[in-house]
Amino acid sequence: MDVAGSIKDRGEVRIHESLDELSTDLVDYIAELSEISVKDRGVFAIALSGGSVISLIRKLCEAPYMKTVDWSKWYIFWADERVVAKTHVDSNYKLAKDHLLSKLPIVPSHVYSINDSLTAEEAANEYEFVIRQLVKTRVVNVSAITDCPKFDLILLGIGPDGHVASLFPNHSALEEKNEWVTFITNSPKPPPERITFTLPVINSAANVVVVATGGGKAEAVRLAIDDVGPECPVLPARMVQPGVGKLVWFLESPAASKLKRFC
Ligand SMILES: O=C1O[C@H](COP(=O)(O)O)[C@@H](O)[C@H](O)[C@H]1O
Repeated sequence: MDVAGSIKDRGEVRIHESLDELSTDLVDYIAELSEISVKDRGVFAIALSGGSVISLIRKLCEAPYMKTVDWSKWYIFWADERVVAKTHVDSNYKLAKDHLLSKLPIVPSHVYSINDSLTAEEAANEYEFVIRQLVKTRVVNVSAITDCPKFDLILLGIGPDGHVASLFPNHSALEEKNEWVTFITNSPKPPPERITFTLPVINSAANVVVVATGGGKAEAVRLAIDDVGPECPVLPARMVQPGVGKLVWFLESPAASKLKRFC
């Protein structure tokens, strides 16, 4: 790791020179969280994102993780999904399945993908219902403070516009305080219809990881992490502020190149 440090209220920041180093550190971290969670709770409930983050965790399919991680205790969710068929190239489920899940010995019934045969609104409601049932049995833990599900880990990417999951700048979905899962039909990034965890759920997680690679994300990363004063635009990535959970940023150095403290 090239640089590591903590920024008040913005969590821990880990900066890596190469994608390979970032990926190794990231999968080590996930394996560590899985071990702790399985020891504490007997399960590991992880919510994935789509996009570039999936290729960065593919090392989980290699040694030593194949043998050292207790895959039978993993429960998989999605922090966001595009409303397309599961076979569609835009599907976050398909991406994870093709590059990761199909290569791991995860119990098929532990994979909670979003229903692709429903409208966006129906699918969001159904996904929230499914999570509510799993909270009752504590497969997914609950936050004592917010009453929201407390995922052991929510893994997020960040777009060049500062979006996380399918929470986009200036979108009303950012205001959602009651629902755990919501839907949008006008995503600025295609496809337009999406399902997403809301901020209360993201901020109730035990651990949140945000991953950013490439110089195209440097400005979004700066606005999300640095103290940019009152001029700071409303940026979804900046609104990721876990109450009691831990937030860690895994950044490739071009994505961190505009951070004041680290450049
Ligand atoms: O559309 C989406 O974009 C974000 C960021 O993707 P990336 O390829 O720029 O890393 C992703 O995290 C989200 O899950 C996805 O639906």
